[in-house]
Amino acid sequence: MLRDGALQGKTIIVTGGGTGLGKSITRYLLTLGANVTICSRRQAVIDETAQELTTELAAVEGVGRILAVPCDVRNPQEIENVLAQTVETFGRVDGLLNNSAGNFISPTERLSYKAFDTIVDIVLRGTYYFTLAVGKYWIENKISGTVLNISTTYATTGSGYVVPSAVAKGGALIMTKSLAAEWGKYGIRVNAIAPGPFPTKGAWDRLFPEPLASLMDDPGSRIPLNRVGDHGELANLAAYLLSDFSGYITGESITIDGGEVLMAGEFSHLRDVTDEQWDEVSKSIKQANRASKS
Ligand SMILES: CCCCCCCCCCC/C=C/C(=O)SCCNC(=O)CCNC(=O)[C@H](O)C(C)(C)COP(=O)(O)OP(=O)(O)OC[C@H]1O[C@@H](n2cnc3c(N)ncnc32)[C@H](O)[C@@H]1OP(=O)(O)O
Ligand SMILES: NC(=O)C1=CN([C@@H]2O[C@H](COP(=O)(O)OP(=O)(O)OC[C@H]3O[C@@H](n4cnc5c(N)ncnc54)[C@H](OP(=O)(O)O)[C@@H]3O)[C@@H](O)[C@H]2O)C=CC1
Repeated sequence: MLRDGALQGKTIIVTGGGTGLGKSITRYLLTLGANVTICSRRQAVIDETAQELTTELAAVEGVGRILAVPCDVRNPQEIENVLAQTVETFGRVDGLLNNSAGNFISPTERLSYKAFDTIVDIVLRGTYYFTLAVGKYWIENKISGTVLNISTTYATTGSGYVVPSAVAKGGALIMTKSLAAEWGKYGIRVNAIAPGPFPTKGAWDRLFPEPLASLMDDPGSRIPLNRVGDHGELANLAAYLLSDFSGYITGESITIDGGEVLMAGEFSHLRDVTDEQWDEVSKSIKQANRASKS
C-alpha cells in the first residue's frame, strides 16, 4: 500500500517480532526502509528470523537493517536494554509495535492463579512497561513517536474461554485511548489494530488445537468475507499506522477481521438460506400480513 521508502529513516521496535504476525509485519517494515529491532524471550528464534529476513531481502533496494535483542516484556531492565541497544545501533527510535502476547484456550475455572497472571503480565503489563520506557525516552528527547498495540476484536466484545487475554487486551485498549489523550501534546500517537483470525502457529496451537479443531467449523466459515486474514493485509495496516501518513490518527483501534464481529448481529448468520427458501419466507410473511388485515 505504501510507496517504496515510505519508512526510510524510521526505527521501529517490534516485540514478538521473531514469529507469526510480528515477523510478517517486520518483513514489510524492512521492505519499506525502516530499521527494525525485534525482541522476545527466545534468543535463538529472533536471531534466526533476523538472519532469514536479512538474506531474503538482501536484493531489495533501500531495505532497512534488523537487530535482534532478547527481552521478556515483563522485565523493565530487559526493556531498557532493548531501547539502549536500538539507540546505540540505529541512533533513535520512532515507533513501537507492542505485538508480544501469551494466550491459550481454557475454561476459566480450570485456571490457576499463576496461569491468569502469566497472560495478564505478558499482554497488559508488558505493553505498559514497554510503552512507558519508550514514551519517557520520546518525551525527554522531544521525538514525536508512535505506538501501535496489537489488540483483538474481543478486547471490546469480551470472549469466554480466553478470559485472561480478554481482560489484558481490554486494559491495553483503554491504555491506548488514555495515553493518546495525554501524550498528544508531545506529538506522540497511540493506536491499536484489532485483528480477527490470521493463521499463525502460535495462535492455532493454543486456540484451535485438537480435538477442538475437529469439533469446530473452520474459522473462515463464520466470517462474512468467508476467509481468514492474510498476513500482508495486516502488515499494510500496521505500516500505515506506524507511518507519518496516518499523522492525524490517534487513540483509534482499527478492526481487520473480514466482518467477523458483525456476525453478532441477530440475523447475520442467515447467509446459508437459499433463494428458494427466501421465496417461501416472503410468501409466509405476506400471508401473515394479509391475515392480520382481515
Ligand atoms: C476457535 C477458533 C479459533 C481460531 C483462532 C482465532 C484467533 C482469534 C483471536 C485471537 C486473539 C488473540 C490471540 C493471541 O494472543 S495468540 C498468541 C499466542 N501465542 C502465544 O501464546 C505465545 C507465547 N505463549 C507461551 O509461551 C505459553 O503459551 C504461555 C502463555 C503459557 C507462557 O509460557 P510460560 O513458560 O511463561 O508459562 P508456563 O508454561 O509456566 O505456564 C504458566 C501457567 O499457565 C498454566 N497453563 C499453561 N497452559 C495452560 C492451559 N492450556 N490450560 C490451563 N493452564 C495453562 C501453567 O500450568 C502455569 O500455571 P501453574 O504453574 O499454576 O500450573
Ligand atoms: N493470530 C491471530 O489470529 C491473532 C493474533 N492476535 C495478536 O497478534 C499478536 C501476535 O500473535 P501471533 O503472531 O498470532 O502469535 P505468536 O505466538 O507467533 O506471537 C507471540 C509472540 O510473543 C512473544 N512473547 C511471548 N511472551 C513474551 C514475553 N514474556 N516477552 C517477550 N515476548 C514474548 C513470543 O516470542 P517468545 O516465545 O520468543 O517470547 C512470540 O514471538 C499477539 O498480540 C496476538 O494477541 C490478535 C488477534 C488474532
